[in-house]
Amino acid sequence: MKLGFIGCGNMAKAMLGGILKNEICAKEDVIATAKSEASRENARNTYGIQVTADNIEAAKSADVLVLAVKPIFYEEVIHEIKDAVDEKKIIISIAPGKTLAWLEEQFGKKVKLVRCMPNTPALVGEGMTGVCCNEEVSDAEMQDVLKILESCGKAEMLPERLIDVVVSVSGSSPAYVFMFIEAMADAAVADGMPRAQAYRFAAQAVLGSAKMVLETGKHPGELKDMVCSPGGTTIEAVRVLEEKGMRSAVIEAMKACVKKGREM
Ligand SMILES: NC(=O)C1=CN([C@@H]2O[C@H](COP(=O)(O)OP(=O)(O)OC[C@H]3O[C@@H](n4cnc5c(N)ncnc54)[C@H](O)[C@@H]3O)[C@@H](O)[C@H]2O)C=CC1
Ligand SMILES: O=C(O)[C@@H]1CCC=N1
Repeated sequence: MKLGFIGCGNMAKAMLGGILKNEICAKEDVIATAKSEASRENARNTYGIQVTADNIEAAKSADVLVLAVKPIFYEEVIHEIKDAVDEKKIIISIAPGKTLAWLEEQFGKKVKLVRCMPNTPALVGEGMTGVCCNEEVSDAEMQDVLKILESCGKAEMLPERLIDVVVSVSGSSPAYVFMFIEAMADAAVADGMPRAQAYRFAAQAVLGSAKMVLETGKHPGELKDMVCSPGGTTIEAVRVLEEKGMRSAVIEAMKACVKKGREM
């Protein structure tokens, strides 16, 4: 299978890490396009893949093509490559807001389309991707696509109406988690811990907590209660987080995220 990326920025590189490490494709069978010579040089040297400035060349040579440019460039890129895309190629969209119906309309013909929402933890093999596809994609082809996405972490098929929710709960959420880690580290620094050590402690606590949710199957509230000793330190912190509206801030932020995705 020949895999192509139109655009080689943050998300393409995060996905490439998992795909090449797990030998889903040989590096010689991956082609990526980038606008600047510096980006092409970087992708060539880091991954050993083929690089080009020519989107049409990449579209022609790839069996599976990931559109890894920002949503505002989707229309321009699709119009540029659509004549190079035949009924056998699989197009993977990773942009928020670009529905299967919109993508079909841009191509102006029957094309195999997969719409998914990955996230940057793909870079370390811990990505989470929500996926759906149009009727042109067969079950066997979808299995091949899932193999690509699962090389970057986990992937789940879901109805298209939930992709906007995936944008918020896993596509964008690494940013909120990084903010949380940064804030915890800032507090630890304020109380005297060296900064590098503070990031290690905060990040490992988040990693371990996430693993507990996934591996114990216990309700997050029960896991929280297990940390809160009566009259202890944690419940004091929980009291202040509730007072400052932490849950409400997260919920409102995520609702704004979903709304923005639906408008794109
Ligand atoms: N960064 C993230 O955490 C996530 C991003 N996405 C989606 O992935 C897509 C890519 O996002 P990022 O990698 O973050 O953006 P980015 O800006 O890091 O990378 C996009 C790359 O495309 C290149 N590009 C722009 N126009 C081009 C053209 N006409 N032909 C070829 N290359 C072109 C840019 O020079 C840039 O290197 C977006 O649609 C974004 O919404 C989805 C999930 C998570
Ligand atoms: O911020 C964005 O628009 C993209 C989509 C999900 C993560 N980054």
